[in-house]
Amino acid sequence: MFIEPYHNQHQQNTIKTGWIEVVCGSMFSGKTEELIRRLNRARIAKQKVAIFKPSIDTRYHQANIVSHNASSISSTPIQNSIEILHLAGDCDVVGIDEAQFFDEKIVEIANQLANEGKRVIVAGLDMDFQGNPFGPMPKLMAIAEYITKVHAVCMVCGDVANYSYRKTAIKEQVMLGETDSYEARCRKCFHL
Ligand SMILES: Nc1ncnc2c1ncn2[C@@H]1O[C@H](COP(=O)(O)OP(=O)(O)O)[C@@H](O)[C@H]1O
Ligand SMILES: Cc1cn([C@H]2C[C@H](O)[C@@H](COP(=O)(O)O)O2)c(=O)[nH]c1=O
Ligand SMILES: [Zn+2]
Repeated sequence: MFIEPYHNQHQQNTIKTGWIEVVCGSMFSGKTEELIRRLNRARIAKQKVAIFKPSIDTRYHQANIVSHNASSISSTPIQNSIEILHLAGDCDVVGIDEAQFFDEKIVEIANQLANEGKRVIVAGLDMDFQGNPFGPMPKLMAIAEYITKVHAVCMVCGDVANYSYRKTAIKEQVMLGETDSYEARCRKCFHL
């Protein structure tokens, strides 16, 4: 089954067409696993892949992108999204994880890379712990050709989870954490 968009990469003309894919959802919904899956498939297709994550996200590994289920892929940690432009070089595919933590400039950069003919795959949280849109994600979804929303399992009732529930009283939007501080919840249980 192909759950990533099918895009004809073997076009007749010589001008390469780029595009943007967004993989979004709550925590534990499988965004990172899906990103890794797409990037691995691109490598199998012998495409050159460049992978980035925000350097603040050192939860599982300094450099690698690691899913909650321990699948991983090497990446370049960066502080500002502008570094992606400098480091992407002549790659065919750009993968970006935890995009919610990047500055707004990432929107323009994703567009620029896609306009240059690259496939840009962006994964990130669409909502923060309060259910509000997170960072540049809404704009990235607006400019993307393809959006995949993945879902977790509600840790209270087992339904489809759309929200990331924070278990502590900390109110700052950015607070790194795992199952110690967050759980996936459905709409009903998020508002309990
Ligand atoms: N509540 C949950 N619902 C679904 N998967 C969960 C849940 N809690 C832990 N997991 C694990 O998280 C994995 C997905 O991890 P990951 O791809 O890192 O998600 P995300 O990047 O969206 O946070 C699942 O395959 C599963 O093993
Ligand atoms: C909801 C929410 C999450 N975070 C942090 C917590 C984790 O470190 C990451 C999300 O990781 P995942 O791969 O999607 O599981 O983001 C945050 O800082 N603020 C929030 O509101
Ligand atoms: Zn629920």
